[in-house]
Amino acid sequence: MTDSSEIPESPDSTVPLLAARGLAKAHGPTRALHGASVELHHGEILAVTGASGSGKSTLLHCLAGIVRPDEGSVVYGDVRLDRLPEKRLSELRRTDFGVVFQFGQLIPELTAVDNVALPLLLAGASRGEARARAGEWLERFGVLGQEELRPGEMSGGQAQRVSLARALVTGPKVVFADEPTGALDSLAGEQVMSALVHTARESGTAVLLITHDAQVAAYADREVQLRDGAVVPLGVTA
Ligand SMILES: Nc1ncnc2c1ncn2[C@@H]1O[C@H](COP(=O)(O)OP(=O)(O)OP(=O)(O)O)[C@@H](O)[C@H]1O
Repeated sequence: MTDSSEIPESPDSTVPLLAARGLAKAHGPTRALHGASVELHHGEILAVTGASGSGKSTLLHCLAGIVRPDEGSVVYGDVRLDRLPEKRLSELRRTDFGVVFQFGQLIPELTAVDNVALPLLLAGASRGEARARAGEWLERFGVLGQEELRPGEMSGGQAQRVSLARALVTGPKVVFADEPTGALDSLAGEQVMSALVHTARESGTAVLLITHDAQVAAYADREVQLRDGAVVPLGVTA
């Protein structure tokens, strides 16, 4: 497989990996983001917290190039994501970004190993190579002996660890995780977070983590808080 990433392996640590400046985004009459700015650095684990409806998911979608902001910029390395043509944007999302949502969004008809192999197949790997690497990643996430189960046959925590393996298997520079433990009990949530943080640190992957759980946010290097669509300094309550 070729790595078409435009981001250097030995980054200048003073330049953010991903930076959003002055983002605004409305969904019809609702202003989801209103002047939101945030930076994610190479290898950093950043928690984005805030009340329900404060704009966390919309911010993640803009940063991940899933949604284009109405105003402001999203810069990845030196690439303006918000201006990138759709074809290049989807290529870049495939090579450089991984995503995990609250409900893992695994393909229900595929086994765990085939779910994890899928991004590798899309990137041009052979079926044998993709399944072998998927198996290794499932092992790293402690999903042993369950490779041939379908998502409906697993616990929520196991399915979420399969989702993490799928998000990380291609070696992304950034993983976007939107409430990855939101549907799990606290023990399964801790297992998912330890697996994510351990693997991200090992591979130098940056993580943008959305959560409203303080225990989950505590896994991050840094936390920013959203209020009414903008980032507010932590500790400001008025
Ligand atoms: N597709 C959409 N259509 C209409 N309104 C939307 C859409 N997506 C988000 N919104 C609205 O935009 C605002 C911000 O939503 P967003 O999901 O970004 O917030 P959030 O902080 O992630 O919320 P939660 O913690 O509840 O998931 C909310 O008022 C929400 O109802």
